[in-house]
Formats: sequence, structure tokens, C-alpha cells
Amino acid sequence: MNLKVSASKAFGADTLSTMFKMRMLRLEIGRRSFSSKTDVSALRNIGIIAHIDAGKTTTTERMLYFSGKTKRIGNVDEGDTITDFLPQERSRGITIQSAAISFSWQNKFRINLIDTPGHADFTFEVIRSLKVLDGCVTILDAVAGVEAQTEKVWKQAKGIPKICFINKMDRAGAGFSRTTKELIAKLNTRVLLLNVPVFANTSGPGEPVFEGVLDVVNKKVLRWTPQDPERVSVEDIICNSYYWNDLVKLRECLVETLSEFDEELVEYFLDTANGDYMIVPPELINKSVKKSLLANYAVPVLCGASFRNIGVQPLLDAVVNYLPSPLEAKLPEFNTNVPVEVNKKEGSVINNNKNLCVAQAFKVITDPIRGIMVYVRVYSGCLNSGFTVYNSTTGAKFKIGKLVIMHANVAEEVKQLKCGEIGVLTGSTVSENVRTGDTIITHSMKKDGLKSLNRVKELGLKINPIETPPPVFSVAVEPRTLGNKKLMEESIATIIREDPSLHVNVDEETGQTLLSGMGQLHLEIAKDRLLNELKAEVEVGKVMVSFKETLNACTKQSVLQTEDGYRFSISVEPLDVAMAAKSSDEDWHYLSTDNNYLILEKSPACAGNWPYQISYEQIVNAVISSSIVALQKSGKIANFPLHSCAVRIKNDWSIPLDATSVSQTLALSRGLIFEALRELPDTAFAVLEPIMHINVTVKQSDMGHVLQDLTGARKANILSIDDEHDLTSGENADIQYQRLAEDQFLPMDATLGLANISSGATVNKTIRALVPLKEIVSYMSKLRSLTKGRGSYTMNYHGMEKVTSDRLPSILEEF
Ligand SMILES: Nc1nc2c(ncn2[C@@H]2O[C@H](COP(=O)(O)OP(=O)(O)OP(=O)(O)O)[C@@H](O)[C@H]2O)c(=O)[nH]1
Repeated sequence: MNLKVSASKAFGADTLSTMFKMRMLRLEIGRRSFSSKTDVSALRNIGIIAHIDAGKTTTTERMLYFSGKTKRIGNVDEGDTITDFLPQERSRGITIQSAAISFSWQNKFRINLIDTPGHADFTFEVIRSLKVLDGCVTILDAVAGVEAQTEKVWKQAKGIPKICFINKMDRAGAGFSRTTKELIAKLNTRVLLLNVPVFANTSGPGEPVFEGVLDVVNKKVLRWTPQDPERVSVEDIICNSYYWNDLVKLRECLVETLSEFDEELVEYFLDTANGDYMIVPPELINKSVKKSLLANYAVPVLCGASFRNIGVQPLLDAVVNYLPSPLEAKLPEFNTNVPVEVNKKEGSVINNNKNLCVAQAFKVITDPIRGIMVYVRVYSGCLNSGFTVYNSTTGAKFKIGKLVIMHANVAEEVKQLKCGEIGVLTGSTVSENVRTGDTIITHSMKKDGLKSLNRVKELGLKINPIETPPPVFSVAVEPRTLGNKKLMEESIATIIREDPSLHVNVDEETGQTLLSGMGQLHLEIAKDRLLNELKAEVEVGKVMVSFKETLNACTKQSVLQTEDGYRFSISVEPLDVAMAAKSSDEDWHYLSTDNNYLILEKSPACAGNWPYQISYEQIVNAVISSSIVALQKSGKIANFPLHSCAVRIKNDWSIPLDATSVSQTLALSRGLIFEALRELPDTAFAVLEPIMHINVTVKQSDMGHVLQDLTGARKANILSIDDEHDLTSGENADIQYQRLAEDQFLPMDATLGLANISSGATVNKTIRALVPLKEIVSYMSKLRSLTKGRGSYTMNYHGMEKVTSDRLPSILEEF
């Protein structure tokens, strides 16, 4: 039976009309206002995460097309996708910055989607997006399986409900079942197979051709026509059908897995369905899948080939059916305990105050026309244009200008952002007043209603900050002429405001400016932006590894008391010592560079009525700024910045009651930190270097040379050597999940050349190792020469470690 699609049967209720109207629809970006209409329960804030090249942007592009948002499908390889709109993204064919886009599905739901980059150098983009998302789609490449970067993004998305989409099922060597096994064993999760691949030409000569999916929940086979993306044929699977036996086993497996968790399903299965897996209704299965996903019990798995337009509509159905709305999602962590209640109509209500609006800024960009744009997620109440808001992270108070919702690089102006929504603050006031990670507080109803909010429980509320990973590479940046210096400084400030995982360090004595980032590509893109986009006339030096120093001992306390009322007792400690001494009543604040911390112990003034003219947040920010400057230049071995330290300010601190500026606080605290560090002997310092986690994949025959090079010249610490796709390999390998993977019913992988797999000679080996970054710079050319171009590797930041004494002299010689 081959029907023209009846999407109301195959997909969600309104999908059919959406799909067939699509050709006539224009790209209506900028004209369609969803915000005032969409109910919070019909909102989905989701991200697409995966390793590089898994197909995130390709899948996003199909989602936009099938939703009617676009009238033509863009392709990464042709550089014309909606979400990869930066010139560097289009020319390189990779995603660099996460792009947000909003579209509707089934004429009922609004999906706010963020397409994130897969390259490890842009990991901060993934971290900050995940901070504000309620759920995500993890894309896997059916040929590559679970890669090191997949394990990394999976870890980053811990606690966020995820759906898995096994993509590229059309490629030779695609293994749906093999990838699912890896998913279970390497990512330690139970799976719910909602659909499995269907191939044409499985018995004749030639390769089987991927053409659709077997929908386990709705008992149908869906087939797509590559030349006509909207044409989908739907076949009911009945008991004499070719697919019946597989369907019975898959349903049994699905219902059994869900039953271990869901009492309601067990009851229905035993009492009403009389133990027949085939008659459990799709609605009950869907409800159970959602319950188990939200409880973090199991992950739904679907498959497709986005490039061939196969399997994307069922994925969208899964997004709206299973991923949580803001009403069902977890709230972020706050700096203090405050009552939160979820109200079906209004969303989260914090401190029992329906008028309290709390939002978090997670991204700042500079648009050539609109100026600074700050992306925010609203967690409670409403954010209205023209209202006065309070930045509880910095203490700044300002009026917000226009609010917009972004559709990649096209803006739609709105009057209000409601609870659960993601939108953008624009206008001149935001540029100086909001940074990535800041918490914004305002009154939902009164334009100037801040005064009626509680000072401590409401205005003092902060969402825990977005952590920035430390940079591992640096380049020296110089203006071409002295006249270019100002533009260089402004341009660097612009790119750092947008991307806090880039850092700048200015040596006050030599005047040298060092720009540091997460990797070579990261710095290359930054250089490209400085020269071509911001037209800063600069010379950029060679890429160097970022070394740091840390402390082996605590400093003494430096104490200062002035006649006009300033008092500070400051010491600096290694971070592990500070962590061990951390007690719950201390206030911790992250410094924005190099994973250093500020511990501002509560002064007696914090407990009662606040006596100072200056707000607590302003004091914290002044001390953070002075600590950053002081720690940047204080390494005694080679003048490297200090890393993993904590600046502690004892609870006897005070400032003059009538002080109206923080400049004295800045100067005095900076001087005290310098003084404390100066008194430590050189032996109290140690040099740190970035250590990378690498996964090298090579043929068995090339293993010897590669290993010799890694352990000899590159000082690698080998963690494991496994067969590629071996279920027992990987960072989180767990025997319980390996057993689960072996027991899971899975259809045979049709496209895997079985002869190749079993012959052994062609099995690739994966070497996992920890290597100092300095020893692995430009490794690709060496690996190519050792493996005749057949080897490949991926690399991720592991951590900073002390440089071993045998390598220290050669490192110091370079500086
Ligand atoms: N054969 C095949 N190729 C695909 C499929 N999906 C994506 N590709 C190709 O895979 C390559 C990478 O696709 P992208 O969509 O850029 O992948 P990505 O995950 O967004 O990449 P980054 O954002 O740079 O990490 C492109 O050449 C795509 O055309 C698929 O289903 N089948």
C-alpha cells in the first residue's frame, strides 16, 4: 500500500496542512508574531547538540522547511543555510556561533531552537546555550557512532532531557543498531526505540537504500521520496506484513522498558491489553515516554537522513510530544533559597510574587545595524520594553529599549517577553549594563516598579553564573600604527563582550596585548573578525600555548585600615585549600578569568539594614575587578597569570558609609592582593599547562608507529587502546550498561558490509590518551605522515596540570 501522505495519521494532527501549504508559504520572518499568542505549555526551548559534522545545521534547515518557516531548503555545502549566516560559517561550512530561531509546529507549538557548534573550540557556545534550554536533540552520525565530542556534549547537557536522532542513515557503513548499542554502553543510558530504519533493495544485488522508518509507536512504515521532500507514503503494518515480526519484538522491548518505570502502563498492559504489546495505544506510550524522559530514566531514539529529507517530521513530533515546556522544565539554581511555585497559567512564580520577573542574559552580540543585542531567557514574570530593570549581578539599574525575537539574523519586534521565552534586549542602555551570565530583575506590571520588590529576596536574587572554560592558546596582538591602538582596543573589547571564552591580557610594563582562546581555530576566527569585520589594523603573532602559575601555599593576611573607614583583610589561597575550607555561609563569586574565585565573607553589615550608599553588588564587582588585575600579573616563576586560586576577604571588611564610588575599594584591594602575593617565596608557585584528552583512530598496521610517537616525543599518558566501536571503551564505560546494550533487541544493520567487519584487518583502533597541549600542536601533519593519511584524531581540553620538572626548563627557555 503506497499512499500519498496522510500526515494527520503519520505525524501530529496539524502536520499535513503545514506540509502541503508549505510550497506557497513565503519566508514570513519578521511578520509573524507568536509571542503574544503562544501558551507557555506549547513552548519548547530546545538545542541541537552533537560532535562536529553530525548534521546539526542540515537537520535544523529541514526543520525550518517542514515547519513552513522557509520556502527552500538551504545546504551547508552550498553555504546558504539560515542558521549558519556568518561569512566565516558559510565559507568554512561549520557552525561557529549558536543561532536562535523560532518556528511553529502542528500549528500549535512554538519551538525556540538553538543550533550549536560541534567543534571543541566553540564549546562555550554550547555551555551557554544549554544553560537556558529546557531540552535538546542529540544528533549522532550513524557511521561514526558515539564520538569523544558526543560524550563531551552529553556530559555538558547532564540533567537536560534529550532525544537522540541517529542521522546519515543513507551513508555506506551506517549502523543504526551499532550506534544505539554505543549510545547505551558509552553514554550510560536506557533507550526507547521509537523508530528504526527501513531500506529498499535488502535482498537483491547492490547496496540497500535507506528510504524511511518503521514507526514503532504508531505501527506504520513511513517512506520518503528524495526528489519531493513533502511526499511521504504511509503503510500500516498488519500481521502478515514483512515488518510484522520486527515490529512485535520492538514493541515488546519498548513496552517492557517503559513498564519497569511506569506503573500506569503496567496496569493497562496487564488489565486492559491482556499482555498484548501490540494493542497498547500510542497515546499511552507517548505519555509514558515523556514521563520516563523527564525523570531521566530513558532516552527516546529516532533515525533518519536529514540530507535526504528523511525522518525529520517524526523528530519534530517527538520534540513537541516528549521534551518539556518551560512549565515542566527544571529551573536554574539561584544564589539563595527562595520559594518557587509553578502556576499553570503564569509559569514559575518566585517568592510568591507574580509581579517578579527574573531573566538571565546568555549571549551578547554586536549587530552592525541594531548595535549591542543581549539574548535573555525569562524564568518568571514578564519583561516589558521601556521598563526599568535591575542587573542583580552588577548592581546596575537601567531602562530597557526594544525587545525582539530573533529568527537567525532577522529580528521580530515584540512588546513583551513572557515567562519561558527567549528574546533579545536592544538599545543603547544594554551595551554597558549587561554581560553574558547576568541576572535581570524587574517588575512585570509597573514601569518603575523596582522599589516595590524585596531588597534581599527579590533584588538580590542571582542565577548561578555561566562558567567559562580557561583558554589554552594565546596570540600577541599589536596595532599596525600607534594611531590604530584605540580601534584595536575597542575591537578586542567587542569580541570579548560577545565571547567571554576569549580573554585579553595587557602587560602594563611592556604594553603587549595577549589574546587567549580555546583553540587555534577559535583564535583564527577572532583574528578574522578583528581584521575583516571590525577593520582593526592589527598584526597578530604566532599561536602559543597559554601557561599559568598557581600557588602551593596560602599567603599571609594583608590587613589595611584607613582613617576614613576602609578596612580589608585579604589573603590568597590555592583553590583546593579554599574549597576544603568552604562553608555554606560564605559568599562565593567567580572571577571571570582562569577559574579563580573571590570569597567575600559576609560582613556584619550584610545581615542587618544595609548601611552603605554603594550596593553590595557594586562592592563585589569592584573587588572582582581588582582581583583579576592583581592575579593576572603575579606569577613569580615566569610572570604567568595565576590560575585556580581564591582571594579571600575576611568578614571584618568595611567601607565609609558615605562613599559613593568604588574607585578606592578597587585601588586598596588590588594593592593588598599584590602585597600578599609579593611576600610569598618563589617556591610557593608552580607552572601549570593545559592537558588535552585525545582520541586517535588508526589502522591496526599503523598502531606501532603512532604509539611510539605519542609516548616518546609527545609525552602522552595512554589511557586505553580499543577496537573502534568497542562497547567497553570510552571514558564512562560501565559493565551494567554494556550488558544492557548486548540485551537490547535491535534489527540487523543492513548497510554494514559484514565481510569487512569480521575480517579484523580493517578494524580501526582507537587510542585514548592525555597529552600536554604543547606537545600536540600541529599533530595532524605528523599523524598523516605516520599513517599514510589514514589516521584521524579529536582533541578536547582535559584540565590544567603542573608541568613536570624534567620539562620545565625547556618551557621557561621560550619565555
Ligand atoms: N550523506 C549524508 N550527509 C549528511 C547528512 N546530514 C548532513 N550531512 C552532511 O554532513 C556535513 C556536515 O553537516 P552539518 O549539518 O554542517 O553538520 P553540523 O553538525 O551542523 O556541523 P558543525 O556545526 O560544524 O559541527 C555536510 O557535508 C552535510 O551535507 C545526511 O543525512 N546524510
